Amino acid sequence: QRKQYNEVWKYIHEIPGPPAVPLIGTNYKLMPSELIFARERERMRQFYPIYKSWVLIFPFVHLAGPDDVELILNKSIHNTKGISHRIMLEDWLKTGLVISSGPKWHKRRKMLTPAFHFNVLRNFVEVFYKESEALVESFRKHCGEPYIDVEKYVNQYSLYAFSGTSLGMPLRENPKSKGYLRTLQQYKWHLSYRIEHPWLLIPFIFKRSSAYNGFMKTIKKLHEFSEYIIDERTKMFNYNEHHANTKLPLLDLMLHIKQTSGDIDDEGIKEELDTFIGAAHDTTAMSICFTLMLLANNQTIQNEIYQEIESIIGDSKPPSYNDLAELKYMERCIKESLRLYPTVPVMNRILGEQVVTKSGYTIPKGCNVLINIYDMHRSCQLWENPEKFDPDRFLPENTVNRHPFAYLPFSAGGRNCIGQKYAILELKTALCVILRNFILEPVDTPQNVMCKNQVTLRPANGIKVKFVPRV
Ligand code: HEM
Repeated sequence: QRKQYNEVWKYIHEIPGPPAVPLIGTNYKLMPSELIFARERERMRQFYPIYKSWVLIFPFVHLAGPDDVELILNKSIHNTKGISHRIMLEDWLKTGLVISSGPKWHKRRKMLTPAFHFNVLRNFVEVFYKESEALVESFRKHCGEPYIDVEKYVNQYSLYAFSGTSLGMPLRENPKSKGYLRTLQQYKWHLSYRIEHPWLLIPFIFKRSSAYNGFMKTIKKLHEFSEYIIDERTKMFNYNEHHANTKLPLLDLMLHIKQTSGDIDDEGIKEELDTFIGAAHDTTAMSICFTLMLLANNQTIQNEIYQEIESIIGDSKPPSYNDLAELKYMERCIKESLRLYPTVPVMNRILGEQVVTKSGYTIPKGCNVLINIYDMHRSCQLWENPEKFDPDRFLPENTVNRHPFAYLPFSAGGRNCIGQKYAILELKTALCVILRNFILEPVDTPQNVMCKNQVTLRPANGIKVKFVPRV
């Protein structure tokens, strides 16, 4: 046993990494989230494709090489989510699909996948369109100003789009929804606070800290909102009407399953509802914000998307599902935006068995591995001129020789993003309606926008874009 223990530590010590202070680890300087983010990027540049860091006495192995990432994501034995994501999210999301593992995860994944079938998604375009029009109206009110900080408006769009589609509940006019958006902001603030004070990532210490009560109050408010949504939808939901229909959106599908097979109960529905709001809301919102900033800074590309929208859909007709599928150039721009700004920048797994990396290091079983998608997407070993926004990277002829695990905005393997088609559809609808109404001009630039990792990638100080109405 002792021999085995020594071997594990020998392997860990062989992996390169920044110097660590005993018992404190490698994150010994207190700094704001955006500087922590920049420091992590610098470390991966220095040690690419693998390094280790320490949070207190716990080692984390960071990977950004596609060969090594493939070893992990392609094997279901490594499907268990890592400690840092669990610590940060479990109070809110419990063991919903993002956190769960083993048979529970497998059963729920199979159960909920039909809610993202294309026959369900195609009915969502109308809601995305209506919400995009409302978003454009908010921008129109402020377009006389030197710039609009887009985050707040796009966050609203994303929540209302999700509630109108997957929850069957239009929330735009609901007085509770603004409060919920504020609570989501508070939750993100708490995440940043814990990241900036890494000892608070240890539950034993966090529970005794002054931040804990405020955090738990926030969690309580988040849970109260999802209970409210479930109660309201249950009142509206007609079981007989939906009985024969298997193509139901998320919440209706769960209510239907509860009523028929009983394979999910009230607690299960609640944790999945929180999980899907958590997974869908910020990711798509931030992707839209970053894309608007990139397009504002690349007028030729912006104009080319606009020409494509004009020629396929025209300048006023609501887009159909098939129209959106034809916006191929826009799709390449979205892909490129997700390369530069993958809104899930880092994934965390616990190894189910020992892994020997391509570069010859051994990562022991049980170790926490961080898959640094952001760094992989910007690695100059993998991408030519990686900082450049160039949608042509995704032309079919330019992708044939790419490593299949070099581009992973939605992850890969059995635990990939269940909502990726949903996300692309939502993004395309919003871009289509925004670009038909405005020319975007740069205020913030990729050079001055600092990012932070709050489980999702976010700008540290908002994203400012100038909106000029098209005439
Ligand atoms: C641009 C938007 C999005 C991006 C970049 C994104 C990215 C990802 C990534 C990278 C993962 C894997 C995370 C991990 O393994 O740690 C993931 C998982 C997941 N995503 Fe997304 N996502 C997006 C939008 C959505 C949407 C719209 C939904 C739902 C409507 C959604 C629901 C989920 C769920 C439930 C999981 C967990 C899946 C599982 O473990 O089986 N995501 N997403």
